[in-house]
Amino acid sequence: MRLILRDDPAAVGEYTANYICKRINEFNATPQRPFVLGLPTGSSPIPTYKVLIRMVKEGKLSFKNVITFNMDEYVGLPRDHPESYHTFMFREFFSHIDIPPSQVHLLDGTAADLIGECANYEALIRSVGGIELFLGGIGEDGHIAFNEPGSSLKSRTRIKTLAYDTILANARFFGNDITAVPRMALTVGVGTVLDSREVVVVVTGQRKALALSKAIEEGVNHLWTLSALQHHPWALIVADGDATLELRVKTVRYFRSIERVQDEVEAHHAELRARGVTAGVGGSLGVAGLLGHGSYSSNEVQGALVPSGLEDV
Ligand SMILES: N[C@@H]1[C@@H](O)[C@H](O)[C@@H](COP(=O)(O)O)O[C@@H]1O
Repeated sequence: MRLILRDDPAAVGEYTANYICKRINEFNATPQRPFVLGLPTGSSPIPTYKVLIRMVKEGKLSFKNVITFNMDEYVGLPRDHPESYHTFMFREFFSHIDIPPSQVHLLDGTAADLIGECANYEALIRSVGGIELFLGGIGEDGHIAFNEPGSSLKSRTRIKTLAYDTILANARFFGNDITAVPRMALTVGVGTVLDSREVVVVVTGQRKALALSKAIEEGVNHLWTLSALQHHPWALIVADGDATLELRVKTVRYFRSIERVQDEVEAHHAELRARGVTAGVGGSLGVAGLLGHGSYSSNEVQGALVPSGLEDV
């Protein structure tokens, strides 16, 4: 797992959007081979959505060949309800980008057969080859999607009863009327998230600080479902300063140092490329593995570029 630290939510959004943009552009998606992106709701991803929208408007990014699957939806809220996740996603994101609406998928919390709806969602994800990158946020209790504490870490898309703390936290979107907040939701499972090839989670604000420390400084625990990411081969958390308040200084320094070394590797890489050094497979990888999948890492030992097979996650 990697932890990227930025000062504030805007900087987290900038980093995360750039990261997603790079992934989508590198993928070279086509109608036959679309990029499959998992998406969250909540206030945490909004800065990321804003930057992605800007990138589309500037012509740096297109969602024409992207298929999306949202993480969750309230049970019982019609799609056009102002607080449904369907409404949220179109208001905050989909209406502002070039994605064809037919490529957008959200669970239907009003389906007559909710169990069937969840099974179909899983089948649909499988039918498009699985999710390439799942972007997520977390709740204060460390839930990812609506996988509340105690969720099976192998769970699939299903109906979930919301924790009382989550109902309280989300009451702000329902005029602070706790009784108006739905008690149940449909959500992708922890297993569904873990099956995606890459997971990126944004964590901002002091309210999330305890959850972040539980998820990355302690063991895997169903009471903090984000901690399941420790089992994912390619997970990235992007957090702001406030979200680090419960982390040990040592943890923060460690992840900062990893990023610093990565920057050095990238600078070295750029220098080698400028000198016309071409990629070749070396023996010892030196500091290889600090760059993203499919990119090249510099081999300090041989002074040559080597394809990065290792990942520092
Ligand atoms: N189901 C959603 C989660 O997917 C989201 O991560 C969480 C945090 O929301 P916020 O980012 O507004 O704190 O809210 C809800 O519980």
